[in-house]
Amino acid sequence: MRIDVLTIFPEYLAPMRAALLGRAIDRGLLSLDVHDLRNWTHDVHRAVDDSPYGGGPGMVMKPDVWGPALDEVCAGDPTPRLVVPTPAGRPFTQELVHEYATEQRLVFACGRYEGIDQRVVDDAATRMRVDEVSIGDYVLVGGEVAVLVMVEAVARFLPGVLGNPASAAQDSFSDGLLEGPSYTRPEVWRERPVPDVLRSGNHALIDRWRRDQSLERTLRRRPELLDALPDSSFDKHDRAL
Ligand SMILES: N#Cc1c(-c2ccc3cc[nH]c3c2)n[nH]c1N
Repeated sequence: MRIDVLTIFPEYLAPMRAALLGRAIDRGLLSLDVHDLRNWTHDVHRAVDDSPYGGGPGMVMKPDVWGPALDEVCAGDPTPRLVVPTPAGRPFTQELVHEYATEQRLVFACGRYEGIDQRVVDDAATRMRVDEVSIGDYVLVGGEVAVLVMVEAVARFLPGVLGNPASAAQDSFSDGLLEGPSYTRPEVWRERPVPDVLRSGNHALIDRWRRDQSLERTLRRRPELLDALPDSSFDKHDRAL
């Protein structure tokens, strides 16, 4: 997978070259290019923003800077999928993670200020798939942090990135539910023992207990996730909970 990121703060994306993601890049499992949007500015001040038509607070990012930048970065085969983080976007969910993980090329456009002139997205959509996506119902200062979140979530599903691919398969949301609690040594910590069933060696019981913990946690914290699952997701034991 080839990933390109356009931003006025390239240094914000430095964490992508550390740890697991950095190792994946070093191993050639994915490529990452971060581009400074100001390279496509035209004036001595390297302006990327201007006042909003219709008035209002803040500034809007200029289409005559973003347009040429996306033209150049999105050129080549295959045409990339363009992802534009915005608080007004569709939710970034595990389902979208799985979709993105199958793409050969992703380009992320990091907005700042009050966002990017809408014509940039509308114009790009005539040539490629464009997603305006939100990582949650709160407002950040720019798109860079959202890109860090999205790239990490997607990279976990690329072959060879995770040491143990089973980890991703047992994630929260992998079966539509929240993952249950995890435990490790010591067996007792501050007078809190590890649940006996986890030390029983009975893997059928352990699997059942873990499923129950996951269902109970999901019911308590995110009941709407249960409503979204088909009836076929639940066995008779689940229903007895
Ligand atoms: N994704 C996402 C976002 C943002 C976001 C994204 C881009 C810009 C550009 C200026 N401000 C931004 C906020 N806020 N909250 C989210 N869930």
